[in-house]
Amino acid sequence: VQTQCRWNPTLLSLRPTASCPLPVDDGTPAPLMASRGVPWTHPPHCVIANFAGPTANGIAVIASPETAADVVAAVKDPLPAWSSRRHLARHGRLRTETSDLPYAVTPIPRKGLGVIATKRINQFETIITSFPAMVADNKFFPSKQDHGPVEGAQLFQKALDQLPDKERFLNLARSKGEHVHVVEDVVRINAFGITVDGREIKGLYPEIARLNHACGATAYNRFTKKDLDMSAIDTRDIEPGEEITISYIPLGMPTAYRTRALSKWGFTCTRDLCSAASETRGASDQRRERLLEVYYTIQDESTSYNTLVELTHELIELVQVERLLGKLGGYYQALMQIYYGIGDPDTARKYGHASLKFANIFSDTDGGFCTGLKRDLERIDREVQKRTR
Ligand SMILES: C[S@@+](CC[C@H](N)C(=O)[O-])C[C@H]1O[C@@H](n2cnc3c(N)ncnc32)[C@H](O)[C@@H]1O
Repeated sequence: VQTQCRWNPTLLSLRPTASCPLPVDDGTPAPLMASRGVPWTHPPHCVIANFAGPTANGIAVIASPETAADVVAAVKDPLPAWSSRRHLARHGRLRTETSDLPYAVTPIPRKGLGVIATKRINQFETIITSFPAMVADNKFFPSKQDHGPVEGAQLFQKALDQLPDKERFLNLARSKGEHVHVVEDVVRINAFGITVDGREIKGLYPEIARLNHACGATAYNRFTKKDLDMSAIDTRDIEPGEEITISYIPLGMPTAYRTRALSKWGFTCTRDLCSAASETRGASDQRRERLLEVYYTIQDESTSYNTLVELTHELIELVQVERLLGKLGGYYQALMQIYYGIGDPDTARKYGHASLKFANIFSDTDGGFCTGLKRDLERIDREVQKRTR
């Protein structure tokens, strides 16, 4: 659509500090600009997209002009990931041939559809990379009434109508009860919360949306802001025939919390941990409650050094026994900061590098967490080197 659009996407990259492009038409009186769709340089302009290209699935954005500008910054031309899916494939993050896929979408008893491995998948492999079909700002949901005179339902319907393949969207899972607007229902059941430039929005990733939940999930989902993609990363080796699952809720929580949090989707988890004998589940709950307690205690400034060392080891052991690999990067980073704070840069460095190893697998490598971690680690590395000279 580049030739048909009147806005200039290169303006976005010329302003790295602005979260959205500023109007170029400085002569336009402010009130008029506001009514014409600031921060865009021109009023909305309908174009006929060329759906034959590699981004044929399209993306519908339901957002304020500012959020839309942030999202467009991620999908603007020329963006290698969107304009050439081979780019991602080369980086091992996207398979282009259907025959390459190591999984199949298939009916799973009592769960609707789900994703089954058709080949062996190694630990830490990227299984699926998906781009959003729809991105929606929370405040425009039809069931929320705080979006002013514009009807959220109309916006959601319009967004759906503009997608080239509505069925791909409408075939996704729905809630069982009576529910609001159909588009809102599909988004609520299938979308992930994502953060783009500090804004909390929902992103719907049709391929990832076929993954069912398990409290002891086989995969972890990673959002990459730069390309707006979502990937499922394998946390352990998976054999052909095994179901690939992710966790819909924060990792590491005890049973009672998990049951409450999952009620939003209208099912109770019956997998692995949740179907285990009550003693096994009870022991796991105790470890998870202890994990939360230890995590808060080590961050308490009044904790003594000796207690800290003991608790640190206990924390890592608990995370490993509970197989919460997707959280290891965050825990190791907390330990790095704690040890640095108490004047032990050698230990801080050790945990910092352990954190980076997991962050490179499970986190957005250009995101705030990895960037901050690398910066802290460089400082600690320099300090350790200076001391050893
Ligand atoms: C994001 S969709 C997952 C894919 C869905 N099964 C499908 O057919 O497209 C979420 C819905 O799948 C079902 N689901 C996911 N995990 C489940 C589980 N562990 N047990 C039962 N149902 C599950 C629930 O109906 C849930 O609302």
